[in-house]
Amino acid sequence: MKTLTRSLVRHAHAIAREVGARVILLYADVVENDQNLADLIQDVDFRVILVSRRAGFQAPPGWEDLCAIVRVPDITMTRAGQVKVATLVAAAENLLRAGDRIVCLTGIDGSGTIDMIIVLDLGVELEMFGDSAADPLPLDVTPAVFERLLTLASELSLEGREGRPVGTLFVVGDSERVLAQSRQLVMNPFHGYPEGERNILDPRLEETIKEFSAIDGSFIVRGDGVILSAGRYLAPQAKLDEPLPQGLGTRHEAAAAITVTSTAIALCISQSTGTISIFKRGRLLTDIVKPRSHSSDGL
Ligand SMILES: Nc1ncnc2c1ncn2[C@@H]1O[C@H](COP(=O)(O)OP(=O)(O)OP(=O)(O)O)[C@@H](O)[C@H]1O
Repeated sequence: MKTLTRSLVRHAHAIAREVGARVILLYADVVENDQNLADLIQDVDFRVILVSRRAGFQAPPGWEDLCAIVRVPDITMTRAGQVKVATLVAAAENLLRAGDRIVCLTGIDGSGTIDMIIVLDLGVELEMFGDSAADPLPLDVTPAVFERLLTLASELSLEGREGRPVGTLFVVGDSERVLAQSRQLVMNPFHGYPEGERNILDPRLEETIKEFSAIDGSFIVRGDGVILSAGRYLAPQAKLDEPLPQGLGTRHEAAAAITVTSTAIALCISQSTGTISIFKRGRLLTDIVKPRSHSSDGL
């Protein structure tokens, strides 16, 4: 195994102990094989969250007790994006909570080299953890639904539709209140279908959702994943306490505002930049910047 990787891992352990970290987040896909991964976990000798894009990924045999697994969308992201998404998913699954300090080890997929250590204080870097009394997700939204939306949003941001960038909005949770503050821009394409046929957790629906992302307006998703509507115009009666960062227009404004007057979470994909912005309680929790090209893996 590469010297740099070994050295960073050893130091990560020391740093984690010194700064009182609760867990080390390790990007497993960077490491080439199970044996190398097992060696690394042995070196880390700490509670580990293994992060992987691979379906069915498991901890190396013998290390299952020390490791939790977090699956992240199988798409190229910047390193910062990788860390943000992994942290969000881990929080949604209650593996992390407000106030936690975590040490993240990451690098370029398949390179065999871990080349970056990041220490994160949840609550300082990620607004999601800003209010320690609150759950990261609305109570009616299941972690699986949130993860699926993150994956769909990430794929739409990276791939667009037929070569063209796509912008859209997903609002999940507290759906009755969200519906009451919105109206159809076009006929609801999901109207009349049985609930079992319009759940975002069903992989067969992926193409349909991507197709309808071209429709103006937003998707309204119930916390259990059932899509209630697409093509919905949000008209929340709320003002934001803080102005949004510059450059964010009416789509982002509506996304943020609907989370003031409901407990929903909004995921907004910008057509102009591809950035995914996630809003809760009227605030930008985090944004995930689109990598510059499919092959790049910038910071
Ligand atoms: N209140 C709203 N509810 C649902 N969709 C909206 C709302 N306001 C705007 N949109 C959608 O957002 C699209 C883009 O609007 P605008 O450029 O002002 O937003 P933006 O926040 O700058 O987003 P982008 O970064 O994607 O351009 C509109 O064409 C419309 O489809």
